[in-house]
Amino acid sequence: MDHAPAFNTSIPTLGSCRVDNPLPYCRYVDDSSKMPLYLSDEIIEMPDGQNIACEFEEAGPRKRIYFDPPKTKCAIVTCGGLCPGINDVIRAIVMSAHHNYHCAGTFGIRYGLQGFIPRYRHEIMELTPDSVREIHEFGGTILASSRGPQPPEEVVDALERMNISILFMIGGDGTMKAAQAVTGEVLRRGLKIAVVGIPKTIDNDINFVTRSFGFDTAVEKATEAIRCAHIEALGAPGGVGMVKLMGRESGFIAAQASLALKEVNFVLVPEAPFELHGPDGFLAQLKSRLELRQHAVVVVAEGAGQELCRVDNGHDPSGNPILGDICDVLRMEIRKYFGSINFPYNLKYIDPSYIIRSVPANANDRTYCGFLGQHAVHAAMAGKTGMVVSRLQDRYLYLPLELVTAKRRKLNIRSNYWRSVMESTGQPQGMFNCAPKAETP
Ligand SMILES: Nc1ncnc2c1ncn2[C@@H]1O[C@H](COP(=O)(O)OP(=O)(O)OP(=O)(O)O)[C@@H](O)[C@H]1O
Ligand SMILES: O=P(O)(O)OC[C@H]1O[C@](O)(CO)[C@@H](O)[C@@H]1O
Ligand SMILES: [Mg+2]
Repeated sequence: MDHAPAFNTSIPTLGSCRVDNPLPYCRYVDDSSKMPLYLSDEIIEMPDGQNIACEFEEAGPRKRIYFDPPKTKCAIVTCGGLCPGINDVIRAIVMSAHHNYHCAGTFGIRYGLQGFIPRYRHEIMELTPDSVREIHEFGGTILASSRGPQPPEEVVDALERMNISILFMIGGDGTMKAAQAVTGEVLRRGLKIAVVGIPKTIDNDINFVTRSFGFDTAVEKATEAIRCAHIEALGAPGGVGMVKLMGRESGFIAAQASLALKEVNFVLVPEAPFELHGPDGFLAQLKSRLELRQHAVVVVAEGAGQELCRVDNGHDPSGNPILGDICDVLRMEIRKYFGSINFPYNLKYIDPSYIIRSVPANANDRTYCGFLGQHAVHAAMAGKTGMVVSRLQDRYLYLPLELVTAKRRKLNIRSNYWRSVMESTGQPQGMFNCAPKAETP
């Protein structure tokens, strides 16, 4: 075991807690209750085989809280792409703030950060137990979302105007950075507003979150497409079933779905650049596979092989790269290569696209989202701020925002997890260029 690295895991607070927690019964968690965890190379990148010991603040209700519930108004905003389970988190926050803490009210900000800015004229939604009762049955977010920057000063102006004490921000890595900016502005003005993030993304690319909510559902949905691709591949001579899955800069969905369905023969992810040509390249290896078994299943994360696309599509309003279509390139190269050697094949292409993320959450994610929402309320009522609720190795924890925003989480292609993926597909290692791609800051 190595010594704990210099991670700052302490959570900022707004001040001392002087109000008794109104929860009727519970096991209160003390602020000093730290969860010692051994972080493996699946959580953070580090040299082979090392584990790192770290201590994190345990999530849960505190005996004394900072905010006086009848004077406390909350707001919820959802930003970035859709993800299964957002409505479950919204519901859990509203129910907990109302039934457990008897807060003065919870308000929904429409269309992401835009909802704070007056010129967009988006209405504020009042969220009550009645209005959120059935929302978990639906995918998406009842508040709707958006991308694109909005000045943190204007966001905090809106919070002041609305007399909000607690802001819950549900979103991905970008949203967590926005939460950091809002926290900074609140601090600069000396306001007593808690900002609590709940990390959301099907890409599973948030630092220090083992599996973000919605990932499990997205993977489950993705396996349906892979299963169909396999059937199609079996149904024709030289059958190739190719499936493109979301995963902009991290290939977790493709990797996990491939592990779930052992029929996948090639999985391509952004973290492992690969060769197309040459004896070890993807094309020659696909041909060998077809010669051996007459069918093949290829799963491609949308962010894989971007260096082969040779296009610059620019960026979306939030600054995320707009990707080239790697499956277009692969299909064209397969056509050229197999055509040149007169090798018959039959390619069926499936792109489930948004279908994997706009569905309602599965049972696993629903339970997870319920806990996240409740723990977010417990944290905020205790005056914690500039933090996120995370589940790390099945423990619910409070982490400082700066830890989760420090870098984007990526598949560690030197981990045992990735080795298992490779064992499962049996694909030759020679097709990968060994050096992992440079980190995106
Ligand atoms: N560095 C940043 N500082 C402040 N705000 C940011 C930053 N990065 C992103 N944001 C804002 O956060 C919101 C959400 O960001 P983004 O569109 O990147 O989605 P996300 O939260 O990363 O979710 P997804 O995982 O779906 O991409 C946007 O309104 C965006 O402008
Ligand atoms: O919703 P948009 O803007 O089309 O973005 C799509 C991107 O969002 C994600 O679903 C993450 O939320 C990525 O997997 C995907 O590349
Ligand atoms: Mg993002």
